[in-house]
Amino acid sequence: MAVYTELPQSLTEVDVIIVGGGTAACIIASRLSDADAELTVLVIESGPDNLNDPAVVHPLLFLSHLLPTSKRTIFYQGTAEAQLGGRKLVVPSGGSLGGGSSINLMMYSRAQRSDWNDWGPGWSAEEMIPYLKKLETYHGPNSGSTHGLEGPTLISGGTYRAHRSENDFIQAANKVGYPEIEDLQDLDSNNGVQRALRFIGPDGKRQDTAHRYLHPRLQDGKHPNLMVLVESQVLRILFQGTKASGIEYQPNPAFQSSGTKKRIAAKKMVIVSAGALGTPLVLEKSGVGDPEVLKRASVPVVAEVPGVGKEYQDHHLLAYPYHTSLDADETVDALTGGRLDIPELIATNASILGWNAQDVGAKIRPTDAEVDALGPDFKATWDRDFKNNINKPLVSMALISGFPGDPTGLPVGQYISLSTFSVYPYSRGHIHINSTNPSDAVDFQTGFFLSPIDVTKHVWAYKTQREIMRRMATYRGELAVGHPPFPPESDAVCNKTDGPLTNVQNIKYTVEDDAIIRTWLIDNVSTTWHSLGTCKMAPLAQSGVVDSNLNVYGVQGLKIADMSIPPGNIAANTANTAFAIGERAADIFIDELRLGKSP
Ligand SMILES: Cc1cc2nc3c(=O)[nH]c(=O)nc-3n(C[C@H](O)[C@H](O)[C@H](O)COP(=O)(O)OP(=O)(O)OC[C@H]3O[C@@H](n4cnc5c(N)ncnc54)[C@H](O)[C@@H]3O)c2cc1C
Repeated sequence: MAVYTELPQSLTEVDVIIVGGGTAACIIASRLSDADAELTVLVIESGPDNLNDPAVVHPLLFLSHLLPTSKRTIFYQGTAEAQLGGRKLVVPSGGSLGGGSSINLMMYSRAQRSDWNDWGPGWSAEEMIPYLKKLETYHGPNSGSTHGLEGPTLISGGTYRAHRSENDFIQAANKVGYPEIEDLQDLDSNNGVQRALRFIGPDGKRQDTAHRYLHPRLQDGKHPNLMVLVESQVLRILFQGTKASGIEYQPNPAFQSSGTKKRIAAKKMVIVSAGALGTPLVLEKSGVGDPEVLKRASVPVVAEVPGVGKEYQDHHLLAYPYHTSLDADETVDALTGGRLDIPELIATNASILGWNAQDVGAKIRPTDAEVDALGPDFKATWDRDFKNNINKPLVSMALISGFPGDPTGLPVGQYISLSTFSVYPYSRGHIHINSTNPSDAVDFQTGFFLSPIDVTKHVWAYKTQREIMRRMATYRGELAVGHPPFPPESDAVCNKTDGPLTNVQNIKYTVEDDAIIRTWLIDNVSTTWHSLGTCKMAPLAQSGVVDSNLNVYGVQGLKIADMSIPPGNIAANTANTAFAIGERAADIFIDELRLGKSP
């Protein structure tokens, strides 16, 4: 079936409607349409189609999706946050077919065993491993264990690596106490670094769920039951009493000249999969949420579910740039600086196109001495939540081959950066509607750093990453604009060097230096694009929104399946978990619709 921008007038009802055509949604739609040729499935996506778009297909072009002009990204605008000095953060999220999987940075990282074991019945690590295997064909090391060998998503190193900095970083991390681990994504390994694998096939193409699941079925002539409507915003779910009966939508004015609101009925099920920032907004506009929020937006209550939009989480990101002795073909600075001919790269199918510029990933924990040095409050938290749970890292890192942002104004050069994010933040934010108008501002607070413990984690992360980088042979000093402004007399002051450091000793930070780091962190923390937890799977009384079969409390025929459901955070970039949610959710729905098993 084709991808529509406007549905045929004759189509007034289907069996299943999926709200949002993102990462999890493309998997669910595909598996449902396989399970029963008679079951009609309609996906409604607010953004455009993505079929064969070079900016999607070629991994190297991922940065284009972060530009404010991107039409494939939704930029959720936050409100001023006092704990961040009044800053208003913007959190980008997937905004086309394939959702986040079509625009993300393609790092392959999986939740830890203990993360899954904290979820509801049916979602433990042992129960999820079949789905983790089902989604992938794994081309990395240690392929026999928890990895799959026959799934649609190809996981490999892609077609390009900057071997010198990769090896250099790994030997430096080893010196600081973090060994190379062959497979850090086996659910059990921890406290080391890994040569990165990615959602990139051995042929260098991005592995988004639209291209790996949905498009092949739309084109094979065997799935007339699968329909996709793009460039159309779902405004609300319709109910007959408390049973979901369809949806109301309108053409997205960003892509189509304004059209009228339309409705389509769902005979069997409505599945909301609009992402952790989109899903709670759809629910609230439909009358499912906290009565106070609904009242403020003049929405009649269908079901009182106070947890909707409530426990927003992300991973707090800081990335630190360094001068290097690397060559131009070992970083992406020539690309971001506009010095590469992209059409020429595409015309020649250059191998660098199959690179995401992140060659090493890490999951790390502090030593006992480092925990003690972070003070009694941090130590009490560590002893309670981490010390005996050796499966849980404190921080994740990725080596970025280039300056991590807009390089305008920087001297032309080759930079390298280390990104750090804390994987189990204690801070929580929220996202709610102010009105039912999709173009009105929303009430969005990230909550980043509301917990001072989350700031302390990043003080440790800052010092640790810097000690690793100072031990790299290609290190040539800190790029000062991306570091705390230490005074000249401080041991920590940023310096540019002519060669590698020798006989490297750890920097000694003063109390004043620590205060400078904390202030700098607060002024610079930003999103890791790992939004989750806004409609969590938990009992209603614990701010839960769905049960373990993904039923929304208080209504019937309404499901949620995306990154809004995780009840707790995960020590990983979040795409793999979104894929696994899609696979698991599809099986739940197939069982419930009595369609037999998906192939
Ligand atoms: C810039 C960026 C970089 C990232 N990098 C990585 C990485 O390197 N590795 C990794 O593992 N993870 C990464 N992630 C995170 C990962 O991609 C996401 O966690 C995951 O894709 C979320 O999947 P989802 O199914 O929950 O939602 P999404 O994939 O975001 O899908 C939601 C879809 O719903 C649509 N939608 C929203 N509202 C409506 C509405 N009202 N009507 C119709 N449609 C609607 C959206 O347009 C979107 O397509 C990154 C994310 C981003 C944004």
